[in-house]
Amino acid sequence: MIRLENLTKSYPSKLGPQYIFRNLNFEFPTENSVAILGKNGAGKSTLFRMLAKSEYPDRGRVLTNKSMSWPVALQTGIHPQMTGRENTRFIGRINQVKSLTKYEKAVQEFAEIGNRFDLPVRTYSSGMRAKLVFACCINIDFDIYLIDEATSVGDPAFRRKARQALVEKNTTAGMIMVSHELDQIREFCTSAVLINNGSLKFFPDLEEGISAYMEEK
Ligand SMILES: Nc1ncnc2c1ncn2[C@@H]1O[C@H](COP(=O)(O)OP(=O)(O)OP(=O)(O)O)[C@@H](O)[C@H]1O
Repeated sequence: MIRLENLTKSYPSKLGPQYIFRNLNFEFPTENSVAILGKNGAGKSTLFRMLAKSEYPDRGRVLTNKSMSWPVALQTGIHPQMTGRENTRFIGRINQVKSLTKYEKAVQEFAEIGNRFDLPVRTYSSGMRAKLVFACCINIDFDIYLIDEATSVGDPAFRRKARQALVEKNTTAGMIMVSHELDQIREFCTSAVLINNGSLKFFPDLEEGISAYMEEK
């Protein structure tokens, strides 16, 4: 269950507060993989950040009994002064990973950054950092993975591997995806939530959601 309760979210601006959502109540589907659709500025990323708890509503709340990943392409929570290994152990610990040694090994292998795993993350290239974060995320069993730009992590070979890992996860876990790439959405999602003028509509059938999205003026 992911429930949005009386959710209000605005951003301050010179023109006064800009409301993205006002007293929104919505039961977010969790039984399948959901695409969040909507035109530019509709509030997809804002909603996504609130689901991920990287941003909070002005009022109301997001209630869930599911474990959710952080957005896999997002690199918050990584400490640049700490090594890849130390970051991995830290992330493992706060996510209550059972065997830290096993987790550390799996992340090191997946991230393909060799012995730099033991160097501070501040010395990594942006691609290496992204690979580490992706590897940390995918090696934890979450109920739901939050995905934005995830398949654009790293070089082409790593992207293929990342994509494959997500396809595998998709068989056992749910996904919530924000992307303008319909091909990518069709590959991973079976249903859609369309955001329009601050309200949300669920389409159990992805293609119906895409059609409604395409027909929006
Ligand atoms: N940090 C911020 N400060 C002020 N306004 C913001 C901020 N983040 C988003 N907004 C505004 O909130 C609205 C929704 O933005 P959001 O990024 O969630 O839309 P989106 O649907 O993801 O758009 P896109 O498809 O263009 O990525 C926009 O009007 C945007 O200008």
